[in-house]
Amino acid sequence: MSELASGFDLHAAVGEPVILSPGERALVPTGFCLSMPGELEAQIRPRSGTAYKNGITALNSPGTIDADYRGEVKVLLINHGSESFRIKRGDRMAQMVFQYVPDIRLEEVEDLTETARGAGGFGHTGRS
Ligand SMILES: O=c1ccn([C@H]2C[C@H](O)[C@@H](COP(=O)(O)OP(=O)(O)OP(=O)(O)O)O2)c(=O)[nH]1
Ligand SMILES: [Mg+2]
Repeated sequence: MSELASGFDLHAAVGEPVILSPGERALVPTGFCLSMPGELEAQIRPRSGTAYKNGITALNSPGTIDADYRGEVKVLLINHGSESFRIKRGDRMAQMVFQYVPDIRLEEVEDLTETARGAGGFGHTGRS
């Protein structure tokens, strides 16, 4: 809704309102399909306002819209809040952000380059 927003708001294209009970999920249609250049993807992300106020988020966040997908874009919402949430036609329920995807070709190798971190992870740094 603002000039420099990175996300395009996604509106629910539902006939009847969708009621999400606490813990429930639903695949909500947006009413559009799209095509884009092959070096792009689109990500479906939650809106922080509805996440904060109502506990509504995208279960598979960030959802991935592949550049070769031609079906309807849908949003997989889940209610992590404690009250039922109602989504009616036209409600903004998530946002879509476009990203460049590098052209990566994976190769199988015998050895990896060495680093100071090595295989350390999952809270490995900062320990004395
Ligand atoms: O939030 C989402 C996620 C995905 N999709 C559509 C577009 C995407 O290109 C396709 C496949 O999504 P994904 O790769 O996440 O699902 P999958 O379970 O791996 O299915 P597939 O085997 O079809 O790739 O479904 C949506 O409309 N909304
Ligand atoms: Mg897939």
